[in-house]
Amino acid sequence: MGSRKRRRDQAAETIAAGIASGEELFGGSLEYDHGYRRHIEAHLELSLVDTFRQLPRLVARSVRLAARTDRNATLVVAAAELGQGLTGAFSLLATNEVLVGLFAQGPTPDRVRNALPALIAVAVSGTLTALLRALSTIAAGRLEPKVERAAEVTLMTKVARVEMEKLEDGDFKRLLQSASWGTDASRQMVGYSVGIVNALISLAAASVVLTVLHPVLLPLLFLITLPQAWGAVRDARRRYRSTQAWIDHNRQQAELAWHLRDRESAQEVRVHGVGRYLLHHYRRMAAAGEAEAGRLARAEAVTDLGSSALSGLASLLTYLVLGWLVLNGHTGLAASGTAVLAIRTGTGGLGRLVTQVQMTYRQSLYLADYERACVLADEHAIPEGGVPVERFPDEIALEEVSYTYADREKPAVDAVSLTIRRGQIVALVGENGSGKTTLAKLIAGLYRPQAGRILWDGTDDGRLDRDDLFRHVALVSQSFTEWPFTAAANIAIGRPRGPADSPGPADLPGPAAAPQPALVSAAEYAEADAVIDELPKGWRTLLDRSYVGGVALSGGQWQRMVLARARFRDAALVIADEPTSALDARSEIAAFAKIRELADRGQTVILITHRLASTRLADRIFVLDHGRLTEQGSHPELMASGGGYAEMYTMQAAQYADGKGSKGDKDGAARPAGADRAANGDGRVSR
Ligand SMILES: Nc1ncnc2c1ncn2[C@@H]1O[C@H](COP(=O)(O)OP(=O)(O)OP(=O)(O)O)[C@@H](O)[C@H]1O
Repeated sequence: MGSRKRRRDQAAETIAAGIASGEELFGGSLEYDHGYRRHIEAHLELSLVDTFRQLPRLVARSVRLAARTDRNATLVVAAAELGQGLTGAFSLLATNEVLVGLFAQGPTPDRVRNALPALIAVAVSGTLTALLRALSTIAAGRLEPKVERAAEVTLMTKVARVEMEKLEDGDFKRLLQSASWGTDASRQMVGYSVGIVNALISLAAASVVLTVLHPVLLPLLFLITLPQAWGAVRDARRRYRSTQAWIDHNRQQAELAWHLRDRESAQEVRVHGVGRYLLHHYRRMAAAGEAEAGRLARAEAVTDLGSSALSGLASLLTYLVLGWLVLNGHTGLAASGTAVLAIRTGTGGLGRLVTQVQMTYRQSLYLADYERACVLADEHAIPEGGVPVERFPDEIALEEVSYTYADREKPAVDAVSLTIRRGQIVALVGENGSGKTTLAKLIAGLYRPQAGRILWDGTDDGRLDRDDLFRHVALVSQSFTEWPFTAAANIAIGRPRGPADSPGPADLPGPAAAPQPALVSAAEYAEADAVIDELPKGWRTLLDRSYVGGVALSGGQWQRMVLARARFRDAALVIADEPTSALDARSEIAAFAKIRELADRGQTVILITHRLASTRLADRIFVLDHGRLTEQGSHPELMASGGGYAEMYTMQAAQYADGKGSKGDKDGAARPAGADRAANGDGRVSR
């Protein structure tokens, strides 16, 4: 007794120490803000009675889903499962005949001969059951991935067309995450439902046989099974609760393990001695997890003992009743043997049923989220069709355009009116958070104005065919995508081609093969060719270090790739949002010269930058402050007016001229290259 208490205290101490480690490092739990958490408690709420109440609804939902995807395969599964129930029941009844024959009066050879036809029937039904099971496995195996793929493709197709505004809505984001579990749930539900139907049918077969043998045996079947089902539900709940309670702890532990191995933290792990410190906490946390696993195992053992004892008592009672029935001539010896077999079949079926229904219920909640996400995605889809945009407009005019993000009170863009003419370089400047990126996204058609209008040659862009509108836009965004593809694909994706004209292997540039001229010239334009030349497999190098043979590019090298991507897109409107923030001084100057070139070719450029020296090349500069347009004009006009722009510009120029500029300053408040030109006042670069 004393040693048990000591063990318990020790475990409690270990657990407390592990949790304290988590508190010290992470300040508490480490909970993902993720949609899957929506239903983690769901199956805990489901009692044994609720479980059976949910049954018809759940099975019906899966059947509908499966039938929609592959009607034939669904029919085959249903028929095969039903067939197995029938052959199972038939097999039990034939077994009864075998036993009757064997237990009959007369010489043994005669009794065996009499039992032979029934024995053959048992063998035939056994074979049939096996064949039907194989058939069901094949059809369900075909059905499940199909159902999942259909659900996945439907969701992805819809989500790819959802308006950005909706996509950024926190609730929708969580719903989507949960919905993505729903696609997997759709497959699992089919599997579970097959299991449920199978369990139900074998239970029904056993019940029918028992009722035929003697009606009193039927309730006894349930008496044996219920404690087992209760034990299974209790164990599953306890394990689930423990998993949920420890999930954050395990995540903290995984974080530590990750940082101990990670390249990014390797320097501090070594030089600052962080490795020893983290390992100490890792050990404490791991020990706490092990103590919990031990507690769980002990609790499960107790439950199993209890449910087995109850079930054993019920079995004893059943066999006593069977014996009494035989002794009093209510049933034959053979029938009681069959009853034993039927009870074994039935108890297995009921046990399986309880766990399968619980799992199906939880999956069905994710499936409901999936269905809801599909409906919402449709409701907020970018409309198809509209006025075609055959040519880029001569003028884009914004009239009192406003936009407020869902979780913000103040507008990011506040009643902005401005005009952009074809072929102009337009610079958007302003402090961090002044609304430049949001305004550019509004012009690109990614957001819809909540007030005001954007007119493309007089037509409200809400009436335009949005796909057409997008076709005229190329983005060099701050948050560009580093596609985990080859260098060639990373540029070519600027103008993705449809399945009909997608590049074959011959089109794709290899290290030896000559790449598509358009790709090469886009790379040359952005000076990405020098980056690609140095890659181990040239154009075919995978740009993702997480994979074998993959390579990591620096921030500046990526920016060149992205510039090349936009050039390859060859769109009439180029939106360049901080396109040079990671470039070195020389490349930055070259990049701005290239942007100027774009305008010379007739392309319209919207340039967002903090480097005011580069805005001097803009035809028109728009200054934003807290979402409002505060100044506009050319560089000389704005300098002459002596407003906020002139002040910012002079500050940057002076900082560099004084030699106080921090070289490589990430925020770009004062950039050597741009400021050089500013300070010299003649565009020359002093280095
Ligand atoms: N997706 C978003 N959800 C909510 N608020 C946002 C979102 N994007 C931007 N904001 C907010 O809107 C305001 C304008 O942001 P925006 O990115 O347009 O400014 P910016 O001038 O481009 O800033 P920076 O110079 O830092 O890139 C800021 O207050 C920002 O915090």
